[in-house]
Amino acid sequence: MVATADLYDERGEELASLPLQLRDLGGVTEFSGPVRTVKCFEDNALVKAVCATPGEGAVLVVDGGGSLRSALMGDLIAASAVEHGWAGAIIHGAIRDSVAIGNLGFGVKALGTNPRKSAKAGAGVTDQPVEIGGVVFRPGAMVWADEDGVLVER
Ligand SMILES: O=C([O-])CC(=O)C(=O)O
Repeated sequence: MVATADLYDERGEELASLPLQLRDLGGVTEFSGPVRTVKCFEDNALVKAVCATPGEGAVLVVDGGGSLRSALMGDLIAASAVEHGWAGAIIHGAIRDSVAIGNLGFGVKALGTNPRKSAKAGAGVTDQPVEIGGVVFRPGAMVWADEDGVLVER
């Protein structure tokens, strides 16, 4: 994959750059694909459901409202995402089982970790534009992530 810094030099402000300093918690640190989205708050039933559908190389962007009070993804959901062909996940929130997730062939950038699980009621929405750190992620826009950060088509 082309490095995000080189991609920015090529395409400049056609791409939005996420200023948030997310942690690289997956076993893969360079990943890209079309955006799919989930917006939820301390409830990960939608994340689990979407990760169990065909990903076709997409990157799941989860707007968790920045909450670090409960985990939106654990190793079972991440393994399901790998099995279903997702390239990775960018999570404005927390994950758990980070050691196991770090051993999966899957990209995960998240704010941090928390062993506490989320609610499972299914509150939230899928496949709508979400805004994280001042950057809008539209379903279908290409996103690129690596050790330097995250770029997404405007
Ligand atoms: O069930 C959850 O909330 C997430 C989890 O632990 C997993 O994916 O393994």
